[in-house]
Amino acid sequence: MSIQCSLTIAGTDPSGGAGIQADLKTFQELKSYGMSVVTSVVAQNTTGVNAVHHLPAEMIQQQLEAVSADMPIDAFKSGMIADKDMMKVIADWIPQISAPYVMDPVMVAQSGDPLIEAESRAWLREHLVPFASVITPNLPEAEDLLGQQIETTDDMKEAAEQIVTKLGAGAALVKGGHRDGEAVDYLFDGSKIHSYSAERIATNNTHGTGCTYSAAITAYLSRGIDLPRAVEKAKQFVTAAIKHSFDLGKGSGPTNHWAWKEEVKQWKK
Ligand SMILES: Nc1ncnc2c1ncn2[C@@H]1O[C@H](COP(=O)(O)OP(=O)(O)O)[C@@H](O)[C@H]1O
Ligand SMILES: Cc1ncc(COP(=O)(O)O)c(N)n1
Repeated sequence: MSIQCSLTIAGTDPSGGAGIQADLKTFQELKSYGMSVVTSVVAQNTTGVNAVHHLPAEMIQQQLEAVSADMPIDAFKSGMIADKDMMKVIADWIPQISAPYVMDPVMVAQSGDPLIEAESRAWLREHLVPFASVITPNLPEAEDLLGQQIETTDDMKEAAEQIVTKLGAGAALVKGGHRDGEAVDYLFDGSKIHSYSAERIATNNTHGTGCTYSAAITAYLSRGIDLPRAVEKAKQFVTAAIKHSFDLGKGSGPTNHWAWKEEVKQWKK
């Protein structure tokens, strides 16, 4: 039996809805063997971030080396990378790995708490973004990357194109979770725009949606599925996870990583 492996490089969420925890749950659901490198330990829950402890860059480097010296990596993703020193060790490590790289340019938690140092954003844009096979910004992140406002769906498509042509990412998926109306996302894959749309679900339980979506894309890519199809399947996965999300915690609740199985059962009935 051949096994595909996915790696996440990200921060933690002890409440289990976002970060490394969301990524590993998603990899497991989508039958990709899950591995993780921790960047920062984050004391957070559904209501917000209480404290953050950044691991030394040297320790992140050691984890990257330990996993890649021994294990196959068929696709990898990054989430929270808080500072320039961490970004540098990741940028030095990436060229040894010949696997698709999904970058979720995490900047703030759903609660509004910042997860990356403001002064490190330019470094991320200039030195890490060009390594990404695909980058998955939400609207505020895409605005930050390009330094321009994004309001209409035409602006979103243009932003996806510009992130590829100006910033050098292989592909860009601009997500519309932060707009009213349909939940529509646009992928520019270097040659054309693909759109992915789902009805907006009336819920506040969206803690970890971005992490879950990018982890699902990573898992599908690890299995050799091409990017437009991987995004299509990941969109179905995250929509089901939001639709069947949990009223857990006192804030923005977590999504349901096993929901897609329930949906598949419904379709088969
Ligand atoms: N209420 C919702 N109903 C349906 N889909 C949603 C909803 N909120 C977000 N999404 C979708 O979830 C995915 C994550 O998007 P987004 O919330 O923009 O990312 P992030 O978590 O990085 O801020 C996207 O596919 C987006 O369209
Ligand atoms: C460690 C970590 N990484 C990322 C997020 C963003 O999560 P969301 O998908 O809710 O924006 C988070 N809250 N914590």
